[in-house]
Amino acid sequence: MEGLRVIEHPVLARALTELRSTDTSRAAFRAAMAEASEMLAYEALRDLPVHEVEVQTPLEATTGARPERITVIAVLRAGLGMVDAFLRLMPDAAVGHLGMRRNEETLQPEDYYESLPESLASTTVFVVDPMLATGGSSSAALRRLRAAGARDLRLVCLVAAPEGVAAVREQDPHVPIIAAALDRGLDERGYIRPGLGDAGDRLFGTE
Ligand SMILES: O=P(O)(O)OC[C@H]1O[C@H](OP(=O)(O)OP(=O)(O)O)[C@H](O)[C@@H]1O
Ligand SMILES: O=c1cc[nH]c(=O)[nH]1
Ligand SMILES: [Mg+2]
Repeated sequence: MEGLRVIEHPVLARALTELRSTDTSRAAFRAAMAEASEMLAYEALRDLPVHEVEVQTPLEATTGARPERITVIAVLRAGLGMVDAFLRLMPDAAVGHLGMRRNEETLQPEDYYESLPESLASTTVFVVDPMLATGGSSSAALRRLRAAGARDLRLVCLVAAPEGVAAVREQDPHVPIIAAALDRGLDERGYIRPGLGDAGDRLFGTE
C-alpha cells in the first residue's frame, strides 16, 4: 500500500510469529516485542540525517557521521513496549507519551494523558504503537503532534490493517508508515485478523 513500508526479514518474521502465537508466555511476548521493535527501529532510522564529524583513527584523521537527535512518542500503553528498542539505538532520544484508550464500543480513541518534549518541532518524530487497526488512535496521535508543532513524523507499528493505513494516509498523506506486517483486515470488533490479539493486554497481563 502507498506510504507503507513492510520490513521483510527472516529474524523479524520469527519475532512476529512469537508475538502472534497463543503459546507465547508473557515474558516471551515482551522479549519478542523488544526484538521486533529493534529491527523496525533500525529500518525506520535508515534515512535519518547525519552530521559529518572529524574523527582521528590510530592512523589518520577522517570524516565520520553522527545521526541527528530524534524524538520518540509512545502511544500508551502498548507503545511502551517499543520505546526501549529505539533508545538502545538512539540513547539520547527525547521521549514523549500520549495516553490513548480505544473505546471498545465505539472504536474511537479517548485520550487521557499527554507529556510532550520540546524537541517535537526540531527533530524527526517517531510515533510508536504496535497495532494500527482502524487507525483512530494513530490518527489522533498524529493530529495532536502536528498541532503541537511536529513537522517530520513517522509512524512505526508491528501489525497494520489496510483500513488503518488508509485512515492515517487520508488524514496525513505524507506520513511514512513502517510495519512488520500488513494483515488481512479488521473483524467486526475492530481487531486485526490474524493479528496478535490485544497488544496492551498481552504486554501488561491485563487480559
Ligand atoms: O487503530 P485503532 O482502532 O485505534 O486501534 C489500535 C489501538 O488499540 C490499542 O490500544 P488500546 O486502546 O487497546 O490501549 P492499550 O494500549 O492501553 O491496551 C493499540 O495499542 C492501539 O493504540
Ligand atoms: O487487533 C487489535 C486491535 C486494536 N488493538 C489491539 O491491541 N489489537
Ligand atoms: Mg489494549
